[in-house]
Formats: sequence, structure tokens, C-alpha cells
Amino acid sequence: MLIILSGPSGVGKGTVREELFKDESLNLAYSISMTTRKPRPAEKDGIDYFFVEEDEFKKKIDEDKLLEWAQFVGNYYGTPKDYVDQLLDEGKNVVLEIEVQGALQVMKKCPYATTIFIVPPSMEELERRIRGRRTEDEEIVQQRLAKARKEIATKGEYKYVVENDDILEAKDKIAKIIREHHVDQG
Ligand SMILES: Nc1nc2c(ncn2[C@@H]2O[C@H](COP(=O)(O)OP(=O)(O)O)[C@@H](O)[C@H]2O)c(=O)[nH]1
Ligand SMILES: Nc1ncnc2c1ncn2[C@@H]1O[C@H](COP(=O)(O)OP(=O)(O)O)[C@@H](O)[C@H]1O
Repeated sequence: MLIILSGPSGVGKGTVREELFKDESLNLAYSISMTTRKPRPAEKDGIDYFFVEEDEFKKKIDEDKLLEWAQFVGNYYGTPKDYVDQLLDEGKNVVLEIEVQGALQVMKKCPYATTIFIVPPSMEELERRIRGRRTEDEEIVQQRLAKARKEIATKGEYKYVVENDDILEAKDKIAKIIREHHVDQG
């Protein structure tokens, strides 16, 4: 089963996901995306993302190897199709942590997907988190915050909206959604 996790940059998607993956009973697998963004200091190729150059990314688009793809603040991001299919064949609940344009593409192709949008308690808190992470320079932070406002405006497209105020509470809410839709049925 497919689970789409979206939300603005810095809202805590990665942090909440890490908590979710500690719960083995959820039977989750993470779909590793491909991106042209440069790796952050702690990120590893093949774990956080497959980091590629733009020409390689465009080749994947041409070869129809991506389930979805989008441009986000100057970089390309996409979901390799084969890997997702392999994980689904293994019976996993596959988590796509992707932005809104990509999520809309997957919703069309897979209307049964469980779609979750994570919102911050406030825009001020979102700004604190994105700055606190210290991974982007000022210009990019500004662009990501502007993007965040537009993204939050699309939250109605998702089946569930979960606020990430307390990390563990957000994790519990999402785990409950997944359990109700996937684990208990199967
Ligand atoms: N459409 C799409 N978006 C992705 C993919 N992988 C990551 N993203 C999204 O791209 C945006 C930027 O990701 P990133 O640069 O890692 O920043 P972060 O979300 O602040 O950690 C986030 O909204 C991610 O969820 C993908 O394969 N496809
Ligand atoms: N509930 C929370 N309360 C306070 N800080 C949080 C919370 N969730 C995440 N953070 C912090 O916010 C920053 C951005 O989180 P991250 O998981 O990288 O976001 P995303 O993956 O959505 O871009 C990180 O420094 C993280 O530790």
C-alpha cells in the first residue's frame, strides 16, 4: 500500500518519519527519491536520496523511469518507479515523502493511496525550524518559506492533515491512520 507524506520544508517530515520507522509493526519501507540537490553534510547517497546530475535526472524522465517528478526551489526531485514496485511486491507499506506537485500526480495514478499532509503549529514556528536546521542559506530559506505558504494552501487535497507540534504525538496520529488503513486489514 502507498502512503504519501507531504508538508512544507522544515515542518518535520523527516523527523516524524524516523519515529514512524522505529515501529516495525507498521511494515513500512521508505521510497528513496532521486534529486539534483546537493547532499547536506549528514546525508548519504542511496540512503537519504540518490544524488544525481541534471542530465541523469532528465534521462530518467525520458525513459519513463519515474512514478512522478517535480521541480522544487531550483532542483529536480522524483520517485524511481522500479524500486516502489519492488517494495509493493514485497508487501510493504511504502512511504513516499514528496512535495505537493508530485503528490497530486500520484493521487491521480493511485487514488487508493493514503495521503497525509503535515502542517506546522504556526508559520513562525516553521521558520524557526527551517532556520534551526541550518542546512540552507538565507535566499533559499526565503524561497522555501514562500513555497510553504502555497503548499499549505493545498492541504485540502489530502485525505488527512496532521499537525506536527509534538513529534511523538504527530507520530502516533500518523501510525493510527496507517494502522486503520493498512496493517489491521491485512
Ligand atoms: N515530487 C517529489 N518531491 C520530493 C521527492 N523527494 C523529496 N521531495 C520533496 O522535495 C522537497 C524538498 O526536499 P529537501 O530538499 O530534501 O528538503 P526538506 O524537505 O526541507 O528536507 C520536500 O517537500 C520533499 O518532500 C520526490 O521524489 N518527488
Ligand atoms: N515537533 C517538533 N518540534 C520542534 N522541532 C521539530 C519538530 N519536528 C521537527 N523539528 C525540527 O525541525 C527541523 C526540521 O525538521 P525536518 O525533519 O528536517 O523537516 P522536513 O523533513 O519536513 O524538512 C529539524 O531541526 C527538526 O529537529
